[in-house]
Amino acid sequence: MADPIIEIRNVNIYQGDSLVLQDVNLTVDKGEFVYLVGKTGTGKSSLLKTMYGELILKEGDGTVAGYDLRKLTWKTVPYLRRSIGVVFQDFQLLTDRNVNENLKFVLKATGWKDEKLMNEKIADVLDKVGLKSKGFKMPFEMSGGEQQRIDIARALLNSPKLILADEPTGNLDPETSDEIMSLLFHISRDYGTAIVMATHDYIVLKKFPARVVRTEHGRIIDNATITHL
Ligand SMILES: Nc1ncnc2c1ncn2[C@@H]1O[C@H](COP(=O)(O)OP(=O)(O)OP(=O)(O)O)[C@@H](O)[C@H]1O
Repeated sequence: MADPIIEIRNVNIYQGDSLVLQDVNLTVDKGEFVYLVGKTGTGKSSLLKTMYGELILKEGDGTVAGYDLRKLTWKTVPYLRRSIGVVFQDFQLLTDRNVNENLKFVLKATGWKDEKLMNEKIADVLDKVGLKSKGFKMPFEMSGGEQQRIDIARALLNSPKLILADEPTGNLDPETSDEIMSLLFHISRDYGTAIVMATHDYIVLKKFPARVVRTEHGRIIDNATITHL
């Protein structure tokens, strides 16, 4: 039986006073991989932001990773964020500290205290993204693809059941993009992590097929066929 990690019903999404998406209905099952496509400005990021609690849900109902989006408060948003991983296009690593320190910063911010357990967890996520030996590198010493892997490692720190990725291959060359996609598919398949990924990259969609949801004319079209972006 289907077991949703995201369930959104009759949702209207606003940016300020403007209605960006209306009557959004979307169910994503545990372990599923879903692309979110659509022209620029059609609301992909706004939908993701609603799912990780950056945009407040005012109309409709939604549950993400067991959290009721209508009942989120400034106190509960951090708990939602801990149970999902978020990956961005521009990596968002702290530039003044090395990889290990970047990852430890997140662990401490999410309540971890034991030094040994933190170091083990950091070694574990770096291993998962294929960068075991890079913990002492500074972000500026790493390629774009490596920095994106670190961003994914960071998203994995709290063993999320869901990763929300906003154009994670947007800044990468085609070959590095393929490597990142292989990594995301591997994470989804081997750890049962559901992934919702916004993208403009038609080539990625063709090479790594999965369910496609499109934002268009203020609505979403589920199970869209990929004829255009
Ligand atoms: N912080 C904001 N304040 C006001 N309006 C915003 C804000 N962020 C986005 N918007 C508007 O909301 C609409 C949807 O933007 P959104 O970023 O969700 O689209 P998108 O599909 O993710 O675009 P892109 O592919 O360019 O990232 C756009 O009209 C945009 O101008």
